[in-house]
Amino acid sequence: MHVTHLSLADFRSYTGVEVPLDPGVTAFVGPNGQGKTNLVEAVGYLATLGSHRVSSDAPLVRMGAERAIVRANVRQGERQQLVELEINPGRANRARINRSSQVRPRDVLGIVRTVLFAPEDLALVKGDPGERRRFLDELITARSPRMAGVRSDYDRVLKQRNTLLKSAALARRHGGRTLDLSTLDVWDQHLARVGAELLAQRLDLIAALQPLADKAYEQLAPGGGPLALEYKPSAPGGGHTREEMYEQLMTALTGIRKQEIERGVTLAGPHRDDLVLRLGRLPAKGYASHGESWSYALALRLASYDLLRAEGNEPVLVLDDVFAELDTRRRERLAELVAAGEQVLVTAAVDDDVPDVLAGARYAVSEGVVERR
Ligand SMILES: Nc1ncnc2c1ncn2[C@@H]1O[C@H](COP(=O)(O)OP(=O)(O)OP(=O)(O)O)[C@@H](O)[C@H]1O
Repeated sequence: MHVTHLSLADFRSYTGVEVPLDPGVTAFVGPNGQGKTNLVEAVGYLATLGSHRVSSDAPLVRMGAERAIVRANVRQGERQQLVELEINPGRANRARINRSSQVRPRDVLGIVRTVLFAPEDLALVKGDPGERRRFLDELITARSPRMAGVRSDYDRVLKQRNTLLKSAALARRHGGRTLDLSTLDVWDQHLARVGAELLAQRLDLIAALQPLADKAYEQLAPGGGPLALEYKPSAPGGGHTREEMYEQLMTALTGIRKQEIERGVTLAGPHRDDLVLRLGRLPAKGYASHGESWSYALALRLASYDLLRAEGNEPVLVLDDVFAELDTRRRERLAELVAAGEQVLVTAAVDDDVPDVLAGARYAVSEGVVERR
């Protein structure tokens, strides 16, 4: 798929901007702070309902405005769709597909798909487990948009179960009403049921991603691997089927119930799991050099790109400010690997940062004006 037109209103620094886009490579070039990343961040928002830079929506709305609108015309083969998201911080966001407002924001997922490389990706390797869980879950949703529903069900069940545990913890401390354990049993079952589905999808994704990530790392840093992706569940058990994973989660929840009631929080489930990234025999986090960590993060993104393409879900590839971070060899390799993508959006401070093999359309971005050269 590719985006044929991007339109922003009150998004980040833009009061209003219209950007027609072609398939192939488009580079947005301009000095720092002019609004290049803001453009590709908006495309990413349509794909994930989140920003790769901030965890809340408020900074996405232009200072002084109430809401932002991101709109894109999208072409998938012969099919054209118009998607629109209205970002209302503190209130519910709204969506429209082909001008119909009878849709929820999450119904938009799957229309625009992106794989986005950005300097923030280093956190995939060096950051907290939450970064890696988000990486997995966004990719799961790009592979199968119905997983957006499973993720939001899981978040809802977790929140309700935590509320129950918190009030139990408070009551315990202050000698109030004790918890009705049968209520907690019901929430355990909900959490384990939805959690098993999420876990199964994550494990399936990791199995598919592993050989692709290893291959990508070898292309970026020959002889530097091998690389291994190892899922570390908070509820161990090695289950293979959904039913086994459900039992595994139920057993863990039963085993830690006392602790959970003491602490007032859910201590096992996919929200507490991690993905351990190994380079050779060592975990990358804490051991890999800066350059190795960068190559690892790039390899994960390239593997995501290859996987979505192989499954017939060609995404828009976004390379936000990445070339300036790479040495010449890795810069050329990366450019060669992605040059044939259906649509590649690049941001760079100067023309020289865009490798020659990525020749294509160029836009100059300056003080919020986006002008084709
Ligand atoms: N909510 C907002 N309201 C108004 N302006 C904003 C908002 N969010 C960000 N900006 C402005 O947008 C600009 C940053 O834009 P952007 O991140 O796209 O820059 P860039 O061109 O990619 O720069 P760099 O090359 O440094 O990455 C900053 O000047 C910032 O002040």
